[in-house]
Amino acid sequence: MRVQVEGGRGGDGCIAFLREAGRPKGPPAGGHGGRGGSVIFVATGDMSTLRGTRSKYLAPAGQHGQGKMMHGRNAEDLIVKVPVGTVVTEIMHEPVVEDEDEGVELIDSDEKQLRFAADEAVGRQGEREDILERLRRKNPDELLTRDLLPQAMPVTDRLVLHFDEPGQTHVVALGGTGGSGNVSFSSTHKSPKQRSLGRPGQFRTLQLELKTIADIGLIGLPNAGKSSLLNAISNASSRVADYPFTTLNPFLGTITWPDAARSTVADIPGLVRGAHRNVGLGHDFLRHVERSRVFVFVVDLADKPVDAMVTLLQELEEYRPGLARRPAIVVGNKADVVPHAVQGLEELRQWLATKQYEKYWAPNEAAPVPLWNVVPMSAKYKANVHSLFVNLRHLVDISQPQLLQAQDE
Ligand SMILES: Nc1nc2c(ncn2[C@@H]2O[C@H](COP(=O)(O)OP(=O)(O)OP(=O)(O)O)[C@@H](O)[C@H]2O)c(=O)[nH]1
Ligand SMILES: [Mg+2]
Repeated sequence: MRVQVEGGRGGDGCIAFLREAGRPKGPPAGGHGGRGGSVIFVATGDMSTLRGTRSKYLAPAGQHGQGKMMHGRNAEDLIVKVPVGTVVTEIMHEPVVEDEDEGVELIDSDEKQLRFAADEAVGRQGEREDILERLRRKNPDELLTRDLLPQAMPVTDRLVLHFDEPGQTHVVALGGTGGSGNVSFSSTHKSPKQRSLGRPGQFRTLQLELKTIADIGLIGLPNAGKSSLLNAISNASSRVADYPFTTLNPFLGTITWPDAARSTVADIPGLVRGAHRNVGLGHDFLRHVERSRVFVFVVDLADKPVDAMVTLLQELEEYRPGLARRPAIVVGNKADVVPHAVQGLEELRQWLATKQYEKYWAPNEAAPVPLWNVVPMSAKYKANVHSLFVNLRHLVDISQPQLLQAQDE
């Protein structure tokens, strides 16, 4: 998603003089403007998508300087939370011409002041003489930002930031510096009518992307055989044991397809009823689920596979409506456990064939209800793995990220 960020303007410097009895004008006493706030991104584990991110963030402006030597207060920074896994890249844009009433204001016009302004305005030496020349030809009263500040953000390096750990922080748009009050100009003048205005904050257009954790996410109740499945189909060796919650963190494996293409597979900890209310390690799991493009539902054929599917779908949908509509395939695991598995497979097939899962989804007129294939297999004995490969590869190929995004909306 595209986001514009802008640092707050610096406060303007002030022109003021001390009022003293018997003197029409005391010494200059205009305070400086405060610094504008910066926009700062911080990574958080509490968010799992970029939904809720606004399209524009403007940090507050610094306070203007005031008389009696009062300097303006610096503005607070604007802290914006982004989910862990966010990658921020800057989109370069054309220089912007500022409004006429902005920029450095010159009231006295001596050469020195011009140089000062030009130096400030131009980072690059080459353009300095040009600008000075233009400044000299102009009536100082008309000097405008346009002349002084070619508003091109100095074309620095394109920003590319990775937010991989919770708490990681980057400034994405600096606040503008505050202007100087006329106290600053008293070395050259007794009663300076000069000040400078606050600088605009940095402005950037950013592209925010959330890295997917994996192409394929394995989703199932505890003990369904997800880790065994990952080990059977990928290069991974995820821990397998005969008790629930063996896997507590997502574990990644890579499938290398016959054409050398690769897909990443995440073994996600088991979901339980109530996960969406954070039962078990609910939200931790669901967050990872959300970052997989394609789902493989893994159910134990010998242990009420239809009930398991209902639980999984309900949990996904209650956590985030539409989530269960991602492209998916159903693995009926433990097919070797006869005779229970045979009956379980029959029930599961029946349930899938009638597309009853649709009622657990958030309604979406636009997206047709796909037919979910079921692949019976045994992860433990690596039986029928080939059939899963064929079905899964097809699913991965048709699930491009753009399509998914459209579907989620
Ligand atoms: N008979 C049989 N047992 C299996 C099969 N696949 C897995 N198991 C067994 O089921 C138990 C759980 O397997 P895991 O792969 O650890 O299951 P999991 O879904 O990763 O479990 P959690 O990480 O606890 O959620 C282990 O004892 C496995 O050996 C299978 O195809 N057939
Ligand atoms: Mg496991």
